[in-house]
Amino acid sequence: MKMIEVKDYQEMSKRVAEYIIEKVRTSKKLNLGLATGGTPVGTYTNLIEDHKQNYTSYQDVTTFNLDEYVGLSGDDSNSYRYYMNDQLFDHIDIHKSNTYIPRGDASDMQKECLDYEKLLTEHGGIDLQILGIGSNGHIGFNEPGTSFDSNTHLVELAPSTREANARYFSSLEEVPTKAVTMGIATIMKSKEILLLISGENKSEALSQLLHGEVNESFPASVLRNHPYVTIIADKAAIAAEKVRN
Ligand SMILES: N[C@@H]1[C@@H](O)[C@H](O)[C@@H](COP(=O)(O)O)O[C@@H]1O
Repeated sequence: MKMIEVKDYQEMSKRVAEYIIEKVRTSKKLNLGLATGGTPVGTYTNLIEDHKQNYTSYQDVTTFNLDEYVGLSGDDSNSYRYYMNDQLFDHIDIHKSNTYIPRGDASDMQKECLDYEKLLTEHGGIDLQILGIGSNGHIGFNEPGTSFDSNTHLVELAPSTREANARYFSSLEEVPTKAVTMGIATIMKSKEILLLISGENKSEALSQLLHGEVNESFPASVLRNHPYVTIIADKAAIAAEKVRN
């Protein structure tokens, strides 16, 4: 794993966006894996700005999101489909039909998981996956204890994850208890991974990722087994990490 240190959230967002833009511009066809949460919002804002100013085109890009809440339709403002349309897709020239997110309101969720995994394989897998990290080490919605062999599957969200995401809902009770997520094995099949870590509240996770053991109790640790991972971390996440060690 390579780590790039940046000053702050703004610099992280700019650097990640520049990296994505370069890939979009130089690839004939790109399968881009995308994440939600607060961390990549600044990156998406930078992509939109660049699209407006420099006309970077996303017509040959296909995107695959990591996860979705079970029970929410794409029209629900708390769904990740809504988030992606709002934060990125509605503002660039990507074909909406080339943006894939697991459906949280499918009538047969087991089938939805199998179909999503199959879709990824049929498209030849992800070229570049953008990842955030939960403070308990979750990636996508793969909570501690998830098998490293898992494919796209249904999960029960950890109480700490529901609490962390409650800020987007009007109450904790409204946060869904289940989600559908790419599995650890799915994520590990990506050719390249960019992991974004920002803020002091992620420093413990960063520390564990860099110095802890590789095991299923800390899902992100699996990334140490991947040949091409770059962590982009800001000073706040790193400084607190250094104090601890
Ligand atoms: N499912 C998402 C993850 O994909 C995200 O990386 C993580 C961190 O979120 P944030 O960036 O808001 O800290 O938690 C969420 O629950």
